[in-house]
Amino acid sequence: QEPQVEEQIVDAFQQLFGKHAGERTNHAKGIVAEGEFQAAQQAADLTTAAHFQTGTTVPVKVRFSNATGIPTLPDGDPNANPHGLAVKFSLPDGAETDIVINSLKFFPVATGAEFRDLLLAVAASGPNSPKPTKLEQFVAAHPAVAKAGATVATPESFATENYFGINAFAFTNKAGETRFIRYVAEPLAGVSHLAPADAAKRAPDFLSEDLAARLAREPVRFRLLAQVAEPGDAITDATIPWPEDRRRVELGTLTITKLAADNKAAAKELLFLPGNVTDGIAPSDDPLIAIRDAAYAVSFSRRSE
Ligand code: HEM
Repeated sequence: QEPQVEEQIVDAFQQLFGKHAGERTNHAKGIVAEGEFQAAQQAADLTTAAHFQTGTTVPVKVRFSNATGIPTLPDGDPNANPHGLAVKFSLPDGAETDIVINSLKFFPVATGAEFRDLLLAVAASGPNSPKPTKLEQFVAAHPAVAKAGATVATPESFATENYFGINAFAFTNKAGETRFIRYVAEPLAGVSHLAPADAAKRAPDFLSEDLAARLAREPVRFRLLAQVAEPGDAITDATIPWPEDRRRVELGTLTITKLAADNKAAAKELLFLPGNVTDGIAPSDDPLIAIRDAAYAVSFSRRSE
């Protein structure tokens, strides 16, 4: 029997990056921190979700990360892009809800099967592979791969990066009106990236060291926004960005105050799932949300063995 696509994806990550006991099969290197989220006034116009109601402040756990399943990848390596931001909100009723976003503005592929095929093409394309390589063929057939890749660069700091939700979610408000949104997190410190030559010279852990140093001085803040779709915008294809001028509604402010005390233990027990939503929010029919949930669960069960 054929393994499920999510198993094939996690197998492909392990083929590409090796097996590292106890580590995530993607976004393996990261740092966990804590703080709170304060809802903005306008958020409740879009959704009844508990953490987005006016006057509400809830505790959060966040994890910043590098791409790839290599836990020792230097932070300035180009393969560490996209960087990730995962947020777990603790809701007043004791439940939790997550957002899992990254620095790509849109995704290279639209489905789980395509993502698996992209990973397999990378794995099959070494410096001595016959030309055109499998990867070159895949990239030629999927123009979003190169375009999406061109949207990322190494940030100066985890605190000076924009993070994009990419996948659409349905927000429903008190009046029963539903709109599709994509999350964006904007750093209050401003966006700042490094030139590739500068990134290559930085210390291997410069991003986590920078975060620790910043938090020792002051909190790190992000404005969480919802980019609101208009009729005709792509809801089920994460390779298509929405126009820049779409309305952005402020959902609130993420204030990160300190690193998690036992960072290794915190990273191990945390499982962030894009589909872990709460009342007032629902996944759209973007197929990436379901395949991500499934693949993250497979990855979690392997790293928990
Ligand atoms: C087919 C699409 C995707 C697949 C198969 C995939 C797969 C994975 C896997 C297996 C993990 C490790 C999970 C764990 O062990 O807990 C992971 C982590 C992560 N992914 Fe994805 N991913 C996909 C798309 C995306 C997208 C679109 C984003 C952002 C918009 C994203 C952001 C992240 C982040 C931030 C993490 C780290 C979460 C953490 O800190 O625990 N991924 N991904």
